[in-house]
Amino acid sequence: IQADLKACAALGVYCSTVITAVTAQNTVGVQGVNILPEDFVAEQMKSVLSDMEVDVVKTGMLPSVGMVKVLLHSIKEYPVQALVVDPVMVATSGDVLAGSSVLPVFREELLPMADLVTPNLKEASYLLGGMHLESVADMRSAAKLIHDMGPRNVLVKGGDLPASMDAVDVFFDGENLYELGSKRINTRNTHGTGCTLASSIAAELAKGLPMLSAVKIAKRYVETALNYGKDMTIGRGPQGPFDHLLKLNVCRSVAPRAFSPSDLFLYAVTDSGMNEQWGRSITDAVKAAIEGGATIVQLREKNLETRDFIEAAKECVSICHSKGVPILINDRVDVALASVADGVHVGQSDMPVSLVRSLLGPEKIIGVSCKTQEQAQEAWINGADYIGSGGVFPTNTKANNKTIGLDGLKEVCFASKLPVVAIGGIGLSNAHSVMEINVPNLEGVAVVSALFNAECVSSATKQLHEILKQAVQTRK
Ligand SMILES: Cc1ncc(COP(=O)(O)OP(=O)(O)O)c(N)n1
Ligand SMILES: Cc1ncsc1CCOP(=O)(O)O
Ligand SMILES: [Mg+2]
Repeated sequence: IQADLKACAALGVYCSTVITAVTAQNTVGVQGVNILPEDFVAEQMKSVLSDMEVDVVKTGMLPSVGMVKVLLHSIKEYPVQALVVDPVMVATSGDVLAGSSVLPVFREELLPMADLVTPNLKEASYLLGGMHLESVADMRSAAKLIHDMGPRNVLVKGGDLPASMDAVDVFFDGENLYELGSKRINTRNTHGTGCTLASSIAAELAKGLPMLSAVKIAKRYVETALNYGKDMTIGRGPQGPFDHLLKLNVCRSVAPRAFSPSDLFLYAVTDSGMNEQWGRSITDAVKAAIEGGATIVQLREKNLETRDFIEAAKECVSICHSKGVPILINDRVDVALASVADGVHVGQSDMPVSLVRSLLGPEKIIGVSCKTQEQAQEAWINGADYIGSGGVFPTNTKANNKTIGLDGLKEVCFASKLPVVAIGGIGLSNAHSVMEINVPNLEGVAVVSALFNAECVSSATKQLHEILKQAVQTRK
């Protein structure tokens, strides 16, 4: 049930459950099964089906004849678009979860109601009275024989075929047989794969996909999740769980770093053109800026090929993280995801902040450029973490950029609760005047040419750091 819920959540559908039995189980096996009273299962079915417009029902453990009857009665009273039957009879650990007494009602009453049944090799054999299933050819015959029992579609899962063989599943829709192949993933973390696959198929059907497409997408999801979690170590037994919610983890750093407004104190924004002119790589430039005291880094690489950008970003992420400095990517959410950077900075004509947030998740840092009060108010509502405001002074780094001056900067600061970093034409000669506007949420300055158009990045950064420190002290 826990795997079912996670699979549905991961695939973006809402799942409600009816518990037929509570099990004591872990990565070692099933230690106990406590079957709930049938009338209470009926009550749960009614609670869910009478309340929600349920599209698809997927069954798992149905441990008694009475329980199967409860299910059949409920879905006759509250018809659904599809019934997926995962004939959970034998757990992957070998533990029997539904005795032979339920076989007749399965064969004669449940399967004829099913749109899909998804037995593994043991369950298919059990349904077919102990037939030996050792090859793909056997699975093809089994799929046809089970189809004769009445379900509209059959998926015989071949995960338990000998390890030397590819993991082939056989799908039969009553007309055509399909062999659905996949690479065998070498992992102990397979606990719950059967339930997950059936729930994932149900989820895709609920979205309106045709059966074969739903099966293919669900298989791909399970394979991806298995591969993603193949090296996790959870539990002491032979069969560990896998990571259903991989999508949430793909862009997550191992130890996410909480954003602090003081990170904006000295914000180093790279420019490959400038660094190239000085014969520096991006990584050398970033190292030097951090050495000089940069408190946050942004990779603003407008001319790099995507592949090169990702490679450089990955290296810079590891440099920054080793020094505890957050690193953001300018404009490119894809590069931020691929390099596991801490966030993204976007402008008013880039991807909207709310969409960036939904792609990056709640933990990442999102900065947005604002020149006006309205933009500053929106930035907060849309979930940005900070505002970059400028150009405060004229700049050659960004073409056709409107200069807002110190008054424009003040207006933006006053209009938002967010921390603000000033940008545009700021350097050693005028950083002090920026900090002097003395607005509490102005946290620092963001600079490109003042650092990266200098011969020595680390000493330029050190000098700017010193000026900012003094400005803040005078402010106090
Ligand atoms: C910290 C910071 N503030 C503002 C900007 C400018 O972003 P944007 O308006 O999207 O312009 P480009 O940098 O993409 O040319 C920034 N990059 N960083
Ligand atoms: C990216 C950007 N956004 C507003 S001004 C600016 C350029 C800042 O560069 P520099 O610090 O060299 O003036
Ligand atoms: Mg931009």
